[in-house]
Amino acid sequence: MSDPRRYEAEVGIIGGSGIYELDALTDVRRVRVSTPYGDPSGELVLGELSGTRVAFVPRHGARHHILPSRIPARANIHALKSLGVRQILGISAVGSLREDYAPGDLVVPDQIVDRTRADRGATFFDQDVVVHVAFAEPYCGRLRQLLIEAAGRATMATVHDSGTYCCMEGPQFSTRAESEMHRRLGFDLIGMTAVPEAKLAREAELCYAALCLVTDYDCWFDGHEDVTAQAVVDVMRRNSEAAKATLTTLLAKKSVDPECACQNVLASSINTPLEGLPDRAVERYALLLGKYLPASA
Ligand SMILES: CSC[C@H]1O[C@H](OP(=O)(O)O)[C@H](O)[C@@H]1O
Ligand SMILES: Nc1ncnc2[nH]cnc12
Repeated sequence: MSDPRRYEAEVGIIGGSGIYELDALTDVRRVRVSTPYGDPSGELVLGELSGTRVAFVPRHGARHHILPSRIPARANIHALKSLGVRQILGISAVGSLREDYAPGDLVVPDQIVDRTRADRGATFFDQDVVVHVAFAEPYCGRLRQLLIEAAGRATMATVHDSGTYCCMEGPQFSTRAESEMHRRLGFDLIGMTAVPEAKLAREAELCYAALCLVTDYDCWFDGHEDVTAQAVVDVMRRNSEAAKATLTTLLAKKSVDPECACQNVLASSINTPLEGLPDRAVERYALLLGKYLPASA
């Protein structure tokens, strides 16, 4: 297996249902990365897309064998950061909770409602150090704009520039009553994976935005089939070229901004004095807190 440090990447891409590889990558290397939070969803694929070094990981694993509640999101994001990644693009299949967001459309969501219930490992800082990051805007606004522009240029699909993603626990899809409740609450999209991925990207000081492909109308819309897993993957396979074309267009221009506010969010988020931390914390958080740790730590 290759040494990951030889193939630094700038941009991380997390693939969702139906997107288990990026065939446009060139100069491909596969690496195994271990982290203080366990193993990522599988090997990370390093390569070049439109002249940008990227690292790709399919969140459910290459065989789609990891359920949403058990995705090792902390390990995925820690591994990407350890490879040098400064920003992450998450690709997701979503159900639509409104008529005008139709199957085949692309959505770049701007808000998230967390309705998960399981302990998904929603923070890196689970011992010795207390961190509360600002999350009013869960996605990087700068990266969202780049994604919206790229999707508009790269595809014929309708692109929606906002939407509230409701993250449910699953793995079962919603009941009709739940789907109707989600609509009444004003949510636009339903999925199972935005949380904790977006929270962890913020804690890791990485810019993060999501490109969502609408695959279905969940189960609220009379005259449309109720969602099934097979239908989601079929629609994703048919439309995955739109997501890939968007990524190719986005990455053709420089998209990383080391001065973006996302990249320094911990400066105002750490409650615990970092002097005198136990060695285990210094070791656990070396990658995430390194620039804030006193020289003596
Ligand atoms: C395969 S249907 C349900 C599955 O699809 C979505 O996953 P992802 O966001 O990774 O594309 C949804 O959140 C569920 O995990
Ligand atoms: N209707 C739906 N509910 C939850 N997750 C989904 N992913 C794609 N469609 C979905």
